[in-house]
Amino acid sequence: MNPDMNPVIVVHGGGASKISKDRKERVRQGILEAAQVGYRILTEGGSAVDAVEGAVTILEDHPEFNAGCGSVLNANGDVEMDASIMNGKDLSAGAVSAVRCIANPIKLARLVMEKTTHCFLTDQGAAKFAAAMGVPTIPKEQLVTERNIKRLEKEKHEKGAPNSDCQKNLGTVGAVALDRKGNVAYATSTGGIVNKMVGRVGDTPCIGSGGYADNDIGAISTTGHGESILKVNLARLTLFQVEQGKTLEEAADMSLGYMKSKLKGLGGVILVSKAGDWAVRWTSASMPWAAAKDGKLHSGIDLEETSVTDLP
Ligand SMILES: NC(=O)C[C@H](N)C(=O)O
Repeated sequence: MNPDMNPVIVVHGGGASKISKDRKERVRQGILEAAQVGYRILTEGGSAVDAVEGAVTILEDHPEFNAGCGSVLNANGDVEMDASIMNGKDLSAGAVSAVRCIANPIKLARLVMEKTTHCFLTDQGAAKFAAAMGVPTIPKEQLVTERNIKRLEKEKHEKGAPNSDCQKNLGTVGAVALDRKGNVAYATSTGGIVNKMVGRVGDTPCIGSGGYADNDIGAISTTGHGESILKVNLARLTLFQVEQGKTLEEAADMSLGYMKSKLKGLGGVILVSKAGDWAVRWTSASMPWAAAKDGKLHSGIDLEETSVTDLP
């Protein structure tokens, strides 16, 4: 245990196509708030798990992101959400899939991690567990935004079938963190892809695809075309490259490049190493992200822009 680690948090708001100018400001505000909330948890002595859960909760509650309120709609016009979380200290992990009518799937995933002997609950079983844990249900309408009703209509009109292009399926959210004690964690949460089949589960709740955390290596959260991410186990594949001695950037470029060349799958990753280095990489057109370390807040949306400001 190293009591002197400088805490780090990195958050993402999903691999995406180019984001319109007016949405950009709302997205930027959400991503910066999430990073700052997560960083505050860390600087006040909170754990990496607390920080990633806190940051992802902010993004689930923000209607611009495809997670919690703001989730994309499935082919029936319903919200079915996936989420997972992992503690790099002991590899404990929790995940939920196809959950409905709760505000914060990431909190339910954490309860699975901490209150059950399992690591993954789905659909009705997850709902039953949520009720047993006192997680309140909310009306479906609270998760559905006007924008997502229009997106589903457009998608059905254009294709008539679920679309697998991650450029359109923006907005999944995730966070990775390193706390003062040297523990790493990740959290990822999503509504999935628009017009998906009922019961479709993506990469986000699958440990090793939607993310991974191991104190001996680091932590990663992924976004992008879920079926491609699942097929290459993007999160674990990337951390494996880090274990082999690659830098975070090299590892990310290698695994994202592999996914693109094998499957034409696009996506993005955020990483923190056990030493406190961090990286953000993506092959989609854009990926909103922010990172906080040493009192500085770094952020960006498109490849060509990165800004750095002092944290308050
Ligand atoms: N935008 C995303 O990251 C979507 C998510 N990976 C999924 O396929 O469910």
